[in-house]
Amino acid sequence: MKAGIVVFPGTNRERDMAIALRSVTGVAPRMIWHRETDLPDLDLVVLPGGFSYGDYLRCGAMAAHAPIMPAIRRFAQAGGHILGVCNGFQILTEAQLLPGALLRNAALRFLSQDCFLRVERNDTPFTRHWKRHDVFRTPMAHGDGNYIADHETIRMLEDTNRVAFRYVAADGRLDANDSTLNPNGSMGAIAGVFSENLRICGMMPHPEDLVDPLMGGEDGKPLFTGLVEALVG
Ligand SMILES: NC(=O)CC[C@H](N)C(=O)O
Repeated sequence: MKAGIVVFPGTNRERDMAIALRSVTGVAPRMIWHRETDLPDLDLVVLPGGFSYGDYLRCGAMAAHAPIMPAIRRFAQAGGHILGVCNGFQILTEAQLLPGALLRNAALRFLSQDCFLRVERNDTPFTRHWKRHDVFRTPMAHGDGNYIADHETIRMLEDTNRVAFRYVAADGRLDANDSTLNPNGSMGAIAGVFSENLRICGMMPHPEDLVDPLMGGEDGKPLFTGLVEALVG
């Protein structure tokens, strides 16, 4: 799988993402600097986590207007696969490649902790190596992960099954009003969403940080092995 990782000034998760991709593909992904205006021939574009442009204005707001973004838009329009994690998810919403927005966490604090995610559907390139409603552990580390959208958009996401992951308890219990389970206060406990064609996925937690027993677990690995199978066969 030919993967490319887009790097903005302030991105800090590109190396974790590269290690995760390399561990499942055997090939080092291409690093793509934000000033580029074209993408190489790729199967997957990844927008990793971090603090692009220092989180000025809003997280992801400036990156959404970076020189590389028109090429990413063209890639999306041509049906390309894009994964945005944490700041990458924020950038995809700011660029309106995914619906909704990420507000400051309800507790008004940066949260760095493990959380549990429930897989909402497994018929997508990103989730095919899980079963529907599987629960997996994954680290999160963000200040602005509180997913919000207008009620019509939330209804559309629910009606069309475009919620990718929700924050739940380790045993799968869902309660969006329980701040221990839904720590950033996201509407519907939404942790990740898909584009209409299911080829763009944005999520706040970091599956790339749990892909090796040496990292404390492999809970995040199915996302990457599933993508390789879907995109390369
Ligand atoms: N780990 C990250 O990507 C953090 C994203 C963003 N800077 C935030 O604090 O919400």
